[in-house]
Amino acid sequence: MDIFDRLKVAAAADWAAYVEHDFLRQMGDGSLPQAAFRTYLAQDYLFLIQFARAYALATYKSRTLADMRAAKAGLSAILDLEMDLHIRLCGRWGLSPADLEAAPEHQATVAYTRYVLDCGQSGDLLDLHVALAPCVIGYAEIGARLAAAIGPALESHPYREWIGEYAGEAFQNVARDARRHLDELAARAMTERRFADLAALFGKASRLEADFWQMGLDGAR
Ligand SMILES: Cc1ncc(C[n+]2csc(CCO)c2C)c(N)n1
Repeated sequence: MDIFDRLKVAAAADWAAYVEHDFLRQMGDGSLPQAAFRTYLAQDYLFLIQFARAYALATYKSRTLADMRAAKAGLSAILDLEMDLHIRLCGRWGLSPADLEAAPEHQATVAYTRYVLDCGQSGDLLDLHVALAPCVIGYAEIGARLAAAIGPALESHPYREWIGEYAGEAFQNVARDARRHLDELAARAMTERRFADLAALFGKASRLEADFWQMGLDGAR
């Protein structure tokens, strides 16, 4: 078992709350209200800006070139890949760049992003990468699972672009590299005595991901 699987097992209830959330079930069967998805999209724009800062912080917290390059890959994945796709997706869902800029940050967005940033500021690089792991590795897992469950019907699915993005090769590769790097970092920096604290941190970040989905659902009520 790599460190990511160990963290998932140790924080199983939090992980399930995240990856088995109703938002995803409704997205999968196409019943997710459009207003829920739009609420999610607008907040995700603000989320991505803060996560870019978190990857920049990971560069600062790095002591080796390999760690700096891993952090840079995360930052580049947001700035050069995910953000462009996101803004285009928002446009197709009727959200202009001006709408995105004008949206006030929701509590769930503040809670999650500032929690991760604080893990990085008050802890070390391993704390920060463990806090980032549910996001980067989780979305690749969620995307792949939804795409596999929907199969060829994905072509005409209302949420095909979002699912296709995260199930696609580019994101699967980013997540695979992030997972490998996390494992190497843990092999270097983790003592077994630290594992329980890291699992608690991973569980908290997973819960905050679940709250982020819930914010989307609540936006449609
Ligand atoms: C709430 C929320 N959680 C995770 C992601 C996915 N994500 C954010 S940064 C990153 C790494 C590099 O792009 C990935 C995969 C998201 N968009 N929104």
